[in-house]
Amino acid sequence: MGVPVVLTAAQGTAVCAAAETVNAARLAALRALGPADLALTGRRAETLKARAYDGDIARVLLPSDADANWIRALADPADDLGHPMKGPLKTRREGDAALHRLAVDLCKAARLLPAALVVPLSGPVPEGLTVLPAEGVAPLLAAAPVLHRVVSAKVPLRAARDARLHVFRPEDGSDEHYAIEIGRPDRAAPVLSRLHSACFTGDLLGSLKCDCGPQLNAALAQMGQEGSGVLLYLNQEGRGIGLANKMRAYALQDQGFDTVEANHRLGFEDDERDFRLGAAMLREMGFGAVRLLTNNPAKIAMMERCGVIVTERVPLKVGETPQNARYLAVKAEKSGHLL
Ligand SMILES: Nc1nc2c(ncn2[C@@H]2O[C@H](COP(=O)(O)OP(=O)(O)OP(=O)(O)O)[C@@H](O)[C@H]2O)c(=O)[nH]1
Ligand SMILES: [Zn+2]
Repeated sequence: MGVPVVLTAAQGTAVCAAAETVNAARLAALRALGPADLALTGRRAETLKARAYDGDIARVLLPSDADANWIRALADPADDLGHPMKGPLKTRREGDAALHRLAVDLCKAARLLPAALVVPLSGPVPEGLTVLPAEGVAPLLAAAPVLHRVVSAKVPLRAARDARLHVFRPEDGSDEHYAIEIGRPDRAAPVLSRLHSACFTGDLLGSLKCDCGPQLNAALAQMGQEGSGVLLYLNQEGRGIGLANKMRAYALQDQGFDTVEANHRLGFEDDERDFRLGAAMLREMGFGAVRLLTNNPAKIAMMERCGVIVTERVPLKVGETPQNARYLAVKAEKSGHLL
């Protein structure tokens, strides 16, 4: 919504607002509280040639004449090529970046651009704003969400008549995730499994830019043929950056950047997904070992780290198109995907 929040910590107190949703009125109200920093990720700072003294975070000093458009242009790479000279940008070196980091993490959790205005407070906390203690919020954002299975029901599928959908709800109010259980898999044996990340464009629209839709259907079909399996449908659209940011990444790909470069220019890591979710769902359903349908070795490593044994990698090579050949090649080159 863009409503600023107050973050409190031992180091101090600050009002923070997402850069993406800042407008002239909000900016004026923030400026009235004191000088502001624009917190960006180290990734975004690299593109803007700004020094990130804190490594993962850069604290850009907001010039006194900077307006909402200037702020949004720093946060959003859409016009980087059209207006390359945004600097020179001065960044803060002294002091502590903990609240800036937390503000950026809140933006990410809201699936906004990872950039936040941060105004340290010396006076009283403005009335009417939500106050969040950093010592409570930071661990909550870093921890694996605690998930509860809320309901299960039969959903016969084209790929498998005997299918059930289980809905998992995180305690922290973030997105729900789903498990589709095919047949009645033996809990004592490794189950044929896929961790599928939501792809609105590929899964629903039949986009040719990725291989997600065919992978989803092929995984369900294989589980249907074998008579058992579990497909985890994780609502981590765009490798965890949300659909709006994924479409920003697509727009950058139209400018010539690849899928990894586009994420970095937006200020994100290549992959912002949390696969601990998948491990937690499998455990809750009673599975300790999987035969994992994937081409992504990072998924296997994450599962093993989360205590789920991967007895076998089952390749899932479907859906290559002329439009996604480059995307798949970049995933193989830069993300270690197996071909
Ligand atoms: N940020 C971003 N996300 C993308 C892009 N193309 C596809 N995605 C997302 O990437 C994810 C693909 O997920 P998966 O198919 O589960 O994973 P994978 O890492 O490719 O590994 P596999 O198991 O081999 O398929 C989905 O969340 C898509 O929305 C892109 O260009 N940029
Ligand atoms: Zn996709």
